[in-house]
Amino acid sequence: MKISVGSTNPTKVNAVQVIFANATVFGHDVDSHVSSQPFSDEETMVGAINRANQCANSKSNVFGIGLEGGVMYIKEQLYLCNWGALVTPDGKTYVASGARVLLPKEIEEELKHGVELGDIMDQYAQKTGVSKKEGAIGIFTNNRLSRQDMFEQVVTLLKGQWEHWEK
Ligand SMILES: O=P(O)(O)OP(=O)(O)OP(=O)(O)OC[C@H]1O[C@@H](n2cnc3c(O)ncnc32)[C@H](O)[C@@H]1O
Ligand SMILES: [Mg+2]
Repeated sequence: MKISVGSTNPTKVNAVQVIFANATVFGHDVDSHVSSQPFSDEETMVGAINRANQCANSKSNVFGIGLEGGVMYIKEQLYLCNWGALVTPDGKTYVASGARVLLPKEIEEELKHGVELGDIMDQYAQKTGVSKKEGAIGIFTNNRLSRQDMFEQVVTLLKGQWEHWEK
């Protein structure tokens, strides 16, 4: 089984490799065709599907997986959200979302001014490369769930649905 992941972010590529341990997994950057900082569940989900489709179409007999991070409102509160999509070589699509955590108001304000969450988190945590390491979810959960752990859960949901319907 060959899987193309639509990103070179190690938290995403490693999550797929952990869950599909026997597969050949490779990551390459593709365009999500949504904002670099998605601002709703729908936009984040569409970004994941767009990435997965391009990966599945890039070569024959390859599965595509897209993982996308974003933020979304419930009432007046902003949450971190993540979506994943798996597209099979014959074009079937499975989607799943990840765990959410509330983002503080100060982060919401900066996001509204157009700064990407990855950059805000580095500043907030006084670290570099948070989005490629523990992620916002790690910072706001006292490192009990890292960004890779969260993506592993999303990929597990994708794999399980694919197994349920096709195996
Ligand atoms: O190279 P790609 O795959 O695009 O990886 P990315 O880190 O940019 O991740 P996304 O595009 O999926 O996420 C959209 C934006 O939200 C940021 N982001 C999402 N989840 C995050 C998290 O848990 N921690 C830090 N930044 C996060 C990310 O850095 C981007 O600015
Ligand atoms: Mg990005």
